[in-house]
Amino acid sequence: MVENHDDLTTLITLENGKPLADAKGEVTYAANFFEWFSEEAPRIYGDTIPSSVPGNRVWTIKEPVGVCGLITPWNFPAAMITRKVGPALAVGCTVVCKAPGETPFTALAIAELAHRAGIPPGVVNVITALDNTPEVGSTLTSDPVIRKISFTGSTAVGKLLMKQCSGTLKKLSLELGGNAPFIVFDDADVDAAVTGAIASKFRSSGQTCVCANRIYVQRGIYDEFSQKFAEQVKNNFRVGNGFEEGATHGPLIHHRAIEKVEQHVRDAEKKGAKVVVGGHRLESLGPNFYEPTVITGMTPDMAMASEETFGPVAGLFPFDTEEEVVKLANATQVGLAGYFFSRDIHRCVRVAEHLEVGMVGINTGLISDPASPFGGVKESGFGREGSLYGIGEYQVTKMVTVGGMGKPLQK
Ligand SMILES: NC(=O)c1ccc[n+]([C@@H]2O[C@H](COP(=O)([O-])OP(=O)(O)OC[C@H]3O[C@@H](n4cnc5c(N)ncnc54)[C@H](O)[C@@H]3O)[C@@H](O)[C@H]2O)c1
Ligand SMILES: O=CCCC(=O)O
Repeated sequence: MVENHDDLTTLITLENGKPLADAKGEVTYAANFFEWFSEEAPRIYGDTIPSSVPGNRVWTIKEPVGVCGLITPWNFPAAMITRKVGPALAVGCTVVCKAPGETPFTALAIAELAHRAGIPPGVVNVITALDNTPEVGSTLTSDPVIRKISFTGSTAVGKLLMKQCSGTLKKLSLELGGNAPFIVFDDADVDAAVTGAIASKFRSSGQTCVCANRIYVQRGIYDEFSQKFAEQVKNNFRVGNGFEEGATHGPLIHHRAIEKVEQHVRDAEKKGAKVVVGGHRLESLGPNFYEPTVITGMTPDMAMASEETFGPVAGLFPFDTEEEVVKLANATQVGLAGYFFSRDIHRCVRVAEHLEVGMVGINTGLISDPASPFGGVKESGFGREGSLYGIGEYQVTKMVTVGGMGKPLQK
């Protein structure tokens, strides 16, 4: 992947639309999962366990779970795949990847590079599907040869796959949708919070599962934060073809994505919020381009408060107290990432402990790293990817007991 960095970058921009600089960053991020898990592989240990039965000796072996079905989304056409293939290969599994219908070519390129790198035929397999996706999903989840499904995508599809897996009781990892709260307390460094919120909200045009979805700003700094945030979005972004020099943001993935964004913006406006930047399609660029948008005066009854927008729209909600905002942040069925900015160490510890999410970013809007455990709680799913924990998702623990070993030698 490193040797073919430029080609993979081009493919990602071609089929996903993200600007070249982002695609380049994704290839590095994706390749790093292979590096990380190749380094974890020699550290796969079992345990020796003191038995409660005299004369027995007990140990465990970590074995590969078996053939893995891996289903991934289009928003990171390379990284979502390598985050699963890396640990699966590291422990000794073979994989069948169901490539995203929208971005199949990056997946095929990674499979080709796997073969060129010497991975034997049949170990890394890719299926492409578009119209017949449910049939492919149903085969992967019901075939008894497949022992594990790892899925990244929407909560609705995750629930369906879990149901389908029950017939053959497969091991499961589900990395599902988020609705990340991003909280700015009035003791925060406002400029740093603006930078962090922009990085989190507008990464990949808002199309990541860990993007800030609800930005809560404490009333004392609400006007200052809103004004600085809006200014940066208005002046620093250039939407365009991902191959164009200077383009900071590309199109959304398809018409359903842009319709959802529009629906959230119109709903907020209708309920009294104010669009201060953007708020419209950029039809002159193509059917799927939308202006980076900032909305102030958001309230909890608006759709964006409870649904993942997955697009370039930042809704700013005012709040008064820490207790109130933690309650608002947790008032959702999902719990993937949560962020906050504060300079009070006591508050940092307290709020991190109270947010019902799998990942917390304090004074940063970017938390993704192959070394850190990635995953959610509640209806954002279960299992962890990356880090030392990611490898266990592809293993089963076998216990071995040896009887009749006698007593220890008398001293
Ligand atoms: N938690 C995470 O790590 C993470 C990462 C990226 C995206 N996501 C979530 O993914 C969603 C966006 O992606 P999407 O809209 O493409 O999700 P999606 O669930 O529609 O699709 C994800 C993948 O599942 C496949 N799929 C869809 N229906 C299927 C079926 N019946 N059987 C088998 N496979 C099926 C798709 O073809 C695609 O490959 C968002 O909710 C986002 O938050 C989560
Ligand atoms: O969209 C979800 C995954 C993005 C990431 O790894 O940061």
